[in-house]
Amino acid sequence: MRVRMRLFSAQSYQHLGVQWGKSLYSQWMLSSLTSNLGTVCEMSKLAPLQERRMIDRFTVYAKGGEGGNGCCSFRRSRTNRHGIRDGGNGGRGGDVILECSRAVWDFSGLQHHINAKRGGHGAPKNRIGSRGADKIVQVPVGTVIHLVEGELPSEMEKMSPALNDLDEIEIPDTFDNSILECNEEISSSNFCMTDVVKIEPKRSLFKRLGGNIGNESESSRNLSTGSFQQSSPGYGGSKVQCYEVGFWSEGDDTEVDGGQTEWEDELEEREEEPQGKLIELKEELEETDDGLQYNVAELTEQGQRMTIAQGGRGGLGNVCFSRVYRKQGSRNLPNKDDYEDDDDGSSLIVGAPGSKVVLILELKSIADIGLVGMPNAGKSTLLGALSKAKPQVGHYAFTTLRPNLGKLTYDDFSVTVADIPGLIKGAHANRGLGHAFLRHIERTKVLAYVVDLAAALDGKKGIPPWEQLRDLMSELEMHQKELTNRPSLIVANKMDEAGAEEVYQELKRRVQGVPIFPICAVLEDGVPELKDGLRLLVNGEESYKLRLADIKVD
Ligand SMILES: Nc1nc2c(ncn2[C@@H]2O[C@H](COP(=O)(O)OP(=O)(O)OP(=O)(O)O)[C@@H](O)[C@H]2O)c(=O)[nH]1
Repeated sequence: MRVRMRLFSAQSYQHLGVQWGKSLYSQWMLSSLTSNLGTVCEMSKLAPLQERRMIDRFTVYAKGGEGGNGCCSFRRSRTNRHGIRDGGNGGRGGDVILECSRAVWDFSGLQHHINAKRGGHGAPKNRIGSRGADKIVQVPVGTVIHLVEGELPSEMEKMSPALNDLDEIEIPDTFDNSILECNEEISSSNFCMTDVVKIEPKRSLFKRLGGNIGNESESSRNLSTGSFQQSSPGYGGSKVQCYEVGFWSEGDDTEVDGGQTEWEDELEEREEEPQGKLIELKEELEETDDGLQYNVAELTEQGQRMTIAQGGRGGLGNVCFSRVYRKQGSRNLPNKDDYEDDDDGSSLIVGAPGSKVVLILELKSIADIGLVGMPNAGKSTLLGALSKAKPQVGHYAFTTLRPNLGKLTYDDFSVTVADIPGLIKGAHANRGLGHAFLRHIERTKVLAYVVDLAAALDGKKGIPPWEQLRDLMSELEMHQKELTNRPSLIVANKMDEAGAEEVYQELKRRVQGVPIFPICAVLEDGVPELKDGLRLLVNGEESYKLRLADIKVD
């Protein structure tokens, strides 16, 4: 059909004129496109969440946006033939920000290369370039960050960075306060999460101008106390926008007792009292030989944000150079070439590149209670009985491909329960679904070992419950030492099966030290008692711990 239409449209080009033929051809193109689009859309439909493998480890290459270039421009009028510098600063590049969200479960929605937008260029009439748009990427709650390459800007915010929307560098005439630098204590990375980091103005930029302006402190003082005035007088009938750079006024240099200026006093105060409190990371930074830094930061609360790559500062517009040339006593006005390249070859007018960083993101689910058991023990069925979660249940092993979370609600509080995919012997060596999911157990407060009472009944080749327990515990211990050293209980499931009662009695005889709750997850028998038992452990009222030595195996 399509082929015939195509032939017809080709003929129409010859006989019926180009215009008509064109429209027919475009119609054919459109119809074939829309029909193909339907197929593509169907193909791209994602499999249900449960059937997808969880992506809980992900490498990210992040790059902050470049700063926009400063502008070199002179506003000349009939009365001022030299002109007034009015080139605005370039805008700052956007940041790459990770945001912790409950709306995402894993890293499957992420891209490996994340780049923020570059800042806009400055423009004449003191117009500053727009700030580059931030790139905000959502990551699941419980994301741990390992640093492979680069440096993190050591800043973690709970609030939206959009609130402090205009950077000081973007205000023409100021470029002192805009360049904030985390002091050495913080950037040494023992601390990572701060509400507001301690800041100090960077003077290197002034040093780069130092040859021209002489005394460094004077230049810093002047620049930081700068104010900005604007007036718009008319000249010769044409209205000329005229900007006066106010921060050079002598009044700003007033000295207070001890030869210090007000500005220096203010700076000292700022250094003494850092505004934000530093939140120490629970896990200490470990540095390995290959340079990979583990557990640099973690995002554990909804809405937490972390800037991983900062945008570069914008270049300076020529309005910022008034003082330099006035101090030199130069009568000749500078042109662009005079200051485009400074000593070290870099240029102040050109926006700085954004920072780059390579990270490995790792997800460690956060749940109060972890359901641990062999495949087919009934963990997902139990999660459904304890909470409103609806995990997939199947009569075959490894139905659960990813940890499922559910909320167990009591009258006065609620706790999170995680159903971890089934573990088998050798899981620590990546057998079955392997150790990929063992790390999700690391953060649980309480462990509930779910055993299948009917696994070895009626000639089935399954493992008796006490051996299930021994295997589970040794796998956890092999993954991480002391992982089993936390409050725990045993859930003896499938009590409805014939012969399960005897196995349960045998289990009680063989395992000591922790309570055993006989349940039938399908019928929800014994589930209320289990809820009460879990509550006692989560609250810390009881703290039974299962030990390998307490399990008797033949
Ligand atoms: N007779 C009986 N069968 C149960 C009970 N609980 C679960 N089952 C069955 O056991 C099978 C496995 O249940 P799941 O909840 O998928 O087990 P799981 O531990 O999550 O399995 P994996 O996803 O492989 O880790 C299903 O066929 C359930 O219907 C129970 O109390 N009694």
